[in-house]
Amino acid sequence: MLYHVRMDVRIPHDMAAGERADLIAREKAYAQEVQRSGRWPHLWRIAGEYANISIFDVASHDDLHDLLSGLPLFPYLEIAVTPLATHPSDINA
Ligand SMILES: O=C(O)CC1=CCC(=O)O1
Repeated sequence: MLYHVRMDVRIPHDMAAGERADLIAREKAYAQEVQRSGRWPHLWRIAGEYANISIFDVASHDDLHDLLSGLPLFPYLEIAVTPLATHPSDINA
């Protein structure tokens, strides 16, 4: 199942620099591990925003929730999920 996910990052401005750096490093490691598994085939920065657009390819809503809630940044993310279905005019479908 494919999902379009927008994540807006809202790290508190008063977080200590070291804590912030550690959080971002752990986020990167987790994100790259999931990408290598094939479940996160697209990760794009939204130009000009501290936000991303991602495509996830996972087995179920529950799998997506588990993946997203495991993100180290999860407490600081505003997340919008759009489940994707096949379009009848898609020549690749
Ligand atoms: O910076 C972001 O967009 C948040 C994020 C998601 C995966 C990652 O490595 O950073």
